Amino acid sequence: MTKPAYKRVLLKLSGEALMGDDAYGINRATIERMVADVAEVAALGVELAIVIGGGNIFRGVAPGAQGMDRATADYMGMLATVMNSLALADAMRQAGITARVMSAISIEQVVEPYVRPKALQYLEEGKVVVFAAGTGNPFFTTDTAAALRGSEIGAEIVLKATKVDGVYSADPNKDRNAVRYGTISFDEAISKHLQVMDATAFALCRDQKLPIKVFSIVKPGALKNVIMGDDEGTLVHV
Ligand SMILES: Nc1ncnc2c1ncn2[C@@H]1O[C@H](COP(=O)(O)OP(=O)(O)OP(=O)(O)O)[C@@H](O)[C@H]1O
Ligand SMILES: O=c1ccn([C@@H]2O[C@H](COP(=O)(O)O)[C@@H](O)[C@H]2O)c(=O)[nH]1
Repeated sequence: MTKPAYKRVLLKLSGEALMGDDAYGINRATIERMVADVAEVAALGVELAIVIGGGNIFRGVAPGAQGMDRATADYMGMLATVMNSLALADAMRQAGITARVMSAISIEQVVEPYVRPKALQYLEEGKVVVFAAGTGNPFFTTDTAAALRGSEIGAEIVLKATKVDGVYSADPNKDRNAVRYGTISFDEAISKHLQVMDATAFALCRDQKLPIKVFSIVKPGALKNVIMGDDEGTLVHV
């Protein structure tokens, strides 16, 4: 059997995709499908760390946060990612995967704090680590948290699993003439202001020479294809 293309990866799961067809929150069938995808690649022996977004519950820049102090709204967003992380870890437990949630914000009665050596130990033990609460700082996003934690744990690649199947010349949900890239450099993605990830995340990955693969979380088998090194999504490279 062919071997996975990567030993250790940072998987960024879309918070928004967790809603499925619901208006907000966590759709049960959707989270179970995501976990089934994760289980498939964990069974290949790939060391998996996960960052999950919070857009299905709260975004600091969303209309609902209008009029709020930005930092306060952002802390609410980070807490939303803790809820998603707990739900994800629980769904993984039910699927027979051992997972550990580590939070960038101190809420020790709920989840253990992020401690890098401990996270590395969990990964070496074959546990899936879920990094909650983003970077722990307002004015950032979970994409940047994925770039940061991916760099810290020595991941070979950041896998951004989202609602679109790659990086396009424009937002494909707004521009029907948008064209998908097979590969694109960080410099081009940043200079063209492609909004699929924020510029901070792109810049950090570029500086750390950490490639990103953007692909669809909705397409069945896409995560496994990416892990096996098959042609899937868009590779963002140095
Ligand atoms: N050039 C582009 N190529 C692809 N998608 C783009 C582009 N510009 C904007 N987008 C939008 O970016 C979205 C993905 O990024 P976004 O951060 O909003 O979602 P997410 O990471 O999946 O959600 P969350 O932040 O909740 O985890 C896509 O759904 C798409 O509509
Ligand atoms: O490091 C971080 C990460 C996230 N936030 C806030 O949380 C929400 C949800 O995260 P998404 O990446 O948008 O899914 C985000 O809008 C921020 O408000 C943060 O402040 N710092």
